[in-house]
Amino acid sequence: MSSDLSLQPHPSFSGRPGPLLVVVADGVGVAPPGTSNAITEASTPTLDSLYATELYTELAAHGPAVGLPTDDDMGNSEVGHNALGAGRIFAQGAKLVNKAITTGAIFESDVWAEAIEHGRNGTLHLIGLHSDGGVHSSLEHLYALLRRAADEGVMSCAVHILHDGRDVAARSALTYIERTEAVLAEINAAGPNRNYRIASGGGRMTITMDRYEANWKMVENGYMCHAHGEGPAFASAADAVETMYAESDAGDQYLGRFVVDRGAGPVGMIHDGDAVVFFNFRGDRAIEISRAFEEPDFDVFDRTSASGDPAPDVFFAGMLQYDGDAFIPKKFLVAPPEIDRTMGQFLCAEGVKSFAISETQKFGHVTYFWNGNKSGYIDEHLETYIEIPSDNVEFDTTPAMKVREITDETIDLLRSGEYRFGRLNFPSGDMVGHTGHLHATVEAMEIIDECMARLVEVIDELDGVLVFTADHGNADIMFTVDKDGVRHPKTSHTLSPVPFAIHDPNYDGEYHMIEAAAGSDHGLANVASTVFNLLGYEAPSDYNPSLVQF
Ligand SMILES: O=C(O)[C@H](O)COP(=O)(O)O
Ligand SMILES: [Mn+2]
Ligand SMILES: [Mn+2]
Repeated sequence: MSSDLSLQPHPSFSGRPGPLLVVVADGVGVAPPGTSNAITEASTPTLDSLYATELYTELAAHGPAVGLPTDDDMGNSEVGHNALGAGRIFAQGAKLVNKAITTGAIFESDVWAEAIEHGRNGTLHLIGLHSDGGVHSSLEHLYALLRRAADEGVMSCAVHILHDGRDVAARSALTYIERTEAVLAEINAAGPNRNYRIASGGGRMTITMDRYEANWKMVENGYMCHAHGEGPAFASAADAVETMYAESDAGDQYLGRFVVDRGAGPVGMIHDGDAVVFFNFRGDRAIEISRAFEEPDFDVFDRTSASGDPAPDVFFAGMLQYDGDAFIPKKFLVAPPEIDRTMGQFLCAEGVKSFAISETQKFGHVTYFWNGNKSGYIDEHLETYIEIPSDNVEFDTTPAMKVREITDETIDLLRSGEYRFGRLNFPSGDMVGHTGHLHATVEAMEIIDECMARLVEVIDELDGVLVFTADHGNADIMFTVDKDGVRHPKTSHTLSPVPFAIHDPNYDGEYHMIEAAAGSDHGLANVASTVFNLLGYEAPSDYNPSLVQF
């Protein structure tokens, strides 16, 4: 496809005088009303009115519509924002790794060969999110790497597991541990002198998987645990989880770190010369730990152990390259999707000034993910990116998060008259939704609604256009009920469609929404063309079609 980034004016619509703002309400899907739906349980007069007009539809935000392998794959922020910002569907990490494993291409790479070489002479360490959530990682990928390493003669392999409980059931870690222990036992039984074991781990929201530099301490605690064996010792991973379950009612994502030690010291510390493979395919929560392992001059925290051991000098590789701008990590097993010709590139080539804003937890969603997993500005002179610092708290205690501050700042940006296009992410439907606390999520939705009322008012005043949508569901199903009537909090995303509403105060019937009904096959990748049209441009010809017809 051509690399031409020029946009043609729309033949019949030149846009409105004021700015166009896209609001992405993270995790705000559309599901039937009911006591488990935090959105319909909340009082949301502004959203209700946005959803009630003819310029409203619903969009697919999961499965193949966003480049995921199957219809059972829930959407997530990465694939959702990639589709919003790039206007086309790209085969995403999960799918690319599946394919590389099926074809065997992953094992023909030089990086794999080097990892095996280091593993044969020392230990191969595999670190990553330990679940079948399919958002950041896959157990099937882990097992394929383990089996192949054994076939290629690696005798010592240490798995460092991050409990999930956020993309899967809140307390499901033991199921996954049992599955992995069975695979490790099978590998150990199949050849002499093999030592495949789980070595360390902890909850994904306490160690290793921080994102957007919100809390480096998490990464430090994870690094010290995986590399130096620091943390409470248990005879097995299951023992660690069972003990922690008995101590509190925390879900897996919040469990503390552990090290496996059967009496002779940690079973899988990381030493000079070892190979470390981070097996997550999604980048946001993989970048910081990659840097800690691969940067020779890493200085965010001191990697020396409590007993004075320096950082091990290892061969490090990621499942994918997580940041295509900063080239993190340098070595990776599978090439990431090549998300090119993004909406931001077109707008910059056209000289359109724009802004992107959120708080830390979602800042990279509207910048890095939106721009096709590239972390920097496309054009610093035309773009303004604003990050409101997030608090490091459990978000059910602060359901407002920084939604009001994001709104205040957005209003200033809109009123400045500088920008023709802006995008923001409201984090709380998702971040509070992930805690599984219904009442906190209802409150989060009411605050979003209050802020939407303010944004609508400003868009009216400026004769602009507001687009309201989401990247995937989450707050729309907060618990499930089993056959015995017992409620189980649902901390993960949903398969629900997402809302897509246009608020255009100057609307005079110049266009209409295509198939303004639920169940259409339109998805998030149709939003970019729509935005181009509403700005007065024709959409690039290879983009998924616009949702409005003139
Ligand atoms: O990383 C996370 O917090 C969850 O796995 C997915 O949530 P997100 O896709 O909304 O970021
Ligand atoms: Mn999201
Ligand atoms: Mn989420």
